[in-house]
Amino acid sequence: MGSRNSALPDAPAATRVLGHDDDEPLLARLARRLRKLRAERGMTRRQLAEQSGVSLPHIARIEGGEGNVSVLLLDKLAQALNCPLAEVVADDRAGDEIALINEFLHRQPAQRLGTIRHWLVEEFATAPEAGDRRIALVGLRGAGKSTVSALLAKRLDLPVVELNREIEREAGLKVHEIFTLYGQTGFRQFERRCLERVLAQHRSLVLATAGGIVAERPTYELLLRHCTTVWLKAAPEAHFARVAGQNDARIANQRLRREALNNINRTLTAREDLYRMANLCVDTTGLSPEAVAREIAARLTK
Ligand SMILES: Nc1ncnc2c1ncn2[C@@H]1O[C@H](COP(=O)(O)OP(=O)(O)O)[C@@H](O)[C@H]1O
Ligand SMILES: O=C(O)C1=C[C@@H](OP(=O)(O)O)[C@@H](O)[C@H](O)C1
Ligand SMILES: [Mg+2]
Repeated sequence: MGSRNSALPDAPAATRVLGHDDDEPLLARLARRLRKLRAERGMTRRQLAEQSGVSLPHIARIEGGEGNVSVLLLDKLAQALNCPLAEVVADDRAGDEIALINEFLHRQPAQRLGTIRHWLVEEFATAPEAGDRRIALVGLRGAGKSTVSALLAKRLDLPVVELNREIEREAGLKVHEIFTLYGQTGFRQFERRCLERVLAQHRSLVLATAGGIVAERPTYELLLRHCTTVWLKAAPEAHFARVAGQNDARIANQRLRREALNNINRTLTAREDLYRMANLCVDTTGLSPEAVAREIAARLTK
């Protein structure tokens, strides 16, 4: 195990990554939200109790920050307030505007949302400076991110960065050691921090991301905003065969192999819509890594 040269990222960054707001404990937030939603509707506690079927003392406890309610009870309150359950515990510090924008977006057809996101980024995100060229490869383990990024970087005469190596350097640990010691959560915090640093350091590069980067919304949003992203797509069997070819100890016997293939199937299915958000998709089936790099370079100049 390597020596640690850095502590875990600071709490605020960590909680941002997790989408949690540790500044305000959940029950206190629930209390504040409930009081606000009720007041906005001009409802008394008694009225809310009558409409929801939740007892008055119980509502008083919740609004006092002491009621650790069940999900079903929360749903009763949300129904009486005529708002989505998630709103009752929402982090509303961004204010009412974001709630209305959310509402508007929810009303749009799903297939239009990608276009809306692109418009928003183009209109409001800081425009890339002239000459900036950040290309990031995404995809599941075995997609070819590491192999192809090196070939593509050579082809385009750009530096190549492997995010997993940056994370290892920052943590002073190997990826699997970070998972063992800090869990998925800790790894994702390092990942976020390293991505921020890499983006700040490189205006042009080819970046091999870590396979799960798409699962962490704030991190993936950052990546999509700053890079031309390329999804290296492959069938689950191809992912499996390639990872197996790397002699991974985790698939050393028949049972582990079956589990690994199931895991690949499950993860790929769950992440497919996220990988699809990348700017380009290259189906790597039947293509050599060199051919994949050539294809990406050709598509980037189109
Ligand atoms: N298009 C491809 N066709 C066949 N094998 C590939 C292809 N891309 C990568 N490989 C091989 O698959 C393995 C995993 O590739 P790697 O670049 O490490 O993937 P990732 O970084 O996405 O996990 C390596 O042994 C690599 O040589
Ligand atoms: O898919 C994932 O969740 C992960 C993929 C790995 O990266 P590679 O895809 O580069 O192997 C590594 O970051 C970590 O084990 C988590
Ligand atoms: Mg890799």
